[in-house]
Amino acid sequence: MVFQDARGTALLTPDEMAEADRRTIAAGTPGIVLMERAAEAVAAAVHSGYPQAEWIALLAGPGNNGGDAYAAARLLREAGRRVEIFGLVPPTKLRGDAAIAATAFGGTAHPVDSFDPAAFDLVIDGLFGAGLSRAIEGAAAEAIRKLNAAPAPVVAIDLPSGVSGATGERLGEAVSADLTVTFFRRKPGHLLEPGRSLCGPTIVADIGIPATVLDAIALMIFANEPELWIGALKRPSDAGHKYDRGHAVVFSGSATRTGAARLAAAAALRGGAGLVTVFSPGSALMANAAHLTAIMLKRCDDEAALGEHLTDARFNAFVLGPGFGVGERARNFAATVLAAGRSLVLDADGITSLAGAPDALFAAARGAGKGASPHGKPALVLTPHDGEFKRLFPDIADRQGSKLERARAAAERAGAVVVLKGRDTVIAAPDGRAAINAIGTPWLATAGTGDVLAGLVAAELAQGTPSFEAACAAVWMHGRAAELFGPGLISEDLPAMLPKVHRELDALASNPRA
Ligand SMILES: NC(=O)C1=CN([C@@H]2O[C@H](COP(=O)(O)OP(=O)(O)OC[C@H]3O[C@@H](n4cnc5c(N)ncnc54)[C@H](O)[C@@H]3O)[C@@H](O)[C@H]2O)[C@@H](O)CC1
Ligand SMILES: [K+]
Repeated sequence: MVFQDARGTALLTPDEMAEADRRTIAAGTPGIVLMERAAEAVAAAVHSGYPQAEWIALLAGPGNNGGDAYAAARLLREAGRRVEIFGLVPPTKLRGDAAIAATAFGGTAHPVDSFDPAAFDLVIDGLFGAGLSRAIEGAAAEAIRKLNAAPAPVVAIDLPSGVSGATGERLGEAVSADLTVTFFRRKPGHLLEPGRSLCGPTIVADIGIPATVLDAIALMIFANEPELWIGALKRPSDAGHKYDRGHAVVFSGSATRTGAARLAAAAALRGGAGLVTVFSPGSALMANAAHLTAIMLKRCDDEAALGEHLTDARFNAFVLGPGFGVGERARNFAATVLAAGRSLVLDADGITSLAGAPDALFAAARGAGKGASPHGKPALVLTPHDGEFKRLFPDIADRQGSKLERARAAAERAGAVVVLKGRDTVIAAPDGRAAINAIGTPWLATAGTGDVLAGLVAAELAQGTPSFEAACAAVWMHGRAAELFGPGLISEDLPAMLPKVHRELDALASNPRA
């Protein structure tokens, strides 16, 4: 299900973007009008971001991205800037809207070989955008190398040339931009690394393409923003009871490895689960008891004890992995939880324990997903980083293609929601939907933050949020908590920031952004 507001968070592949353009043009807006608006957006970004840049070079490629550059050059010249165009092909070789824009520019275009960035205050990159179809070589690659080695700031039109809009990968040489101006909607390549870093901040400009063109496109890829999932969250109600908000369980590791489970448990409680219990081996009970207050504690040494606990239907969402230890016990516990129809977040050691033989658990996840529980559909959510992903899906990890495609292939195979972590975390569902994380800070790369994320996913699952939306919301809350804390963050700081994050979500839920 795609919520109405979620269309604003859609990411369009270059093919889908071309379809959106085509439909807009077919509905009566000429392509040259869209190109003029695109150029106006680029010029506006230059005026606000680089008001002092007097002498501006524009690199123009053979397609409509080059056309945007010619149109922007004309507008900037009209605004009093000194502009020079460096064309990959002579203007006479341009076609369609790009040819119209070049004619309207009227000035000369220098061959791209003569481009020397040293002379310019600013360079605008209009070599290639959505139409990039193969690796950049030759004269364009040489111009990009010169540009990347020069100090002049770079504004990229649509995408930094050489970045694939579909995958974020570098195709040959790629421009490293300081600012990117794209149109209508972002593309996956704006959020997936290395494209994301090569873009710099990205402005999304409205060029008059109506959102209704998206009605004809089956939207599957989204930026992970609250509009995507806020309608699916179960917020606590005034008349509610703690038992309405689910009971999350985190499995503790052995006596010297209990901290990770408590971090996950604290996140689950602050995340909004009504109750949280740590299931601990007897040997670690005292270590856990010494550190827990609002979080409850139960002894759970083996499958028999787990089976006994599972007769209490209120335990509905489990976290297995943080500090747990790798081996058969993890595999058996995971299978038991899923067989009992409960939701399971498998992280860290839980994932590593499945390496080499995950199929039985994946089959169990599919079976569990078909049942219904009072708190929503039980589900399996996997939260690997790249190394854990490779252990579980070695063939998919070695495949060519983007992080987005890897996560989607894994989700389909596992019948699970896969959260493939990193700065550009991808959340993928078995039905093909995927979201790419758009927030966070480098300070999140620190010990224990993964445990917090696992606990947050469990908090949402415990409350009955469907698994894809649960994982997306958890990833966003995690990133937002880190942003709000700022530099110096360690994982223990994240749960304490969650009340502010909840407040922001409550404000958004009662007053959606236009
Ligand atoms: N009407 C529209 O469709 C609009 C398009 N816009 C602009 O148009 C761009 C897309 O235009 P195009 O589809 O013409 O695509 P591009 O301008 O990105 O590039 C396509 C051209 O580059 C060539 N090419 C691709 N890869 C190459 C490589 N590695 N080496 C050498 N040549 C290569 C192709 O053969 C084709 O001639 C967008 O990125 C955007 O900037 C905007 O003007 C808004 C409206
Ligand atoms: K470009």
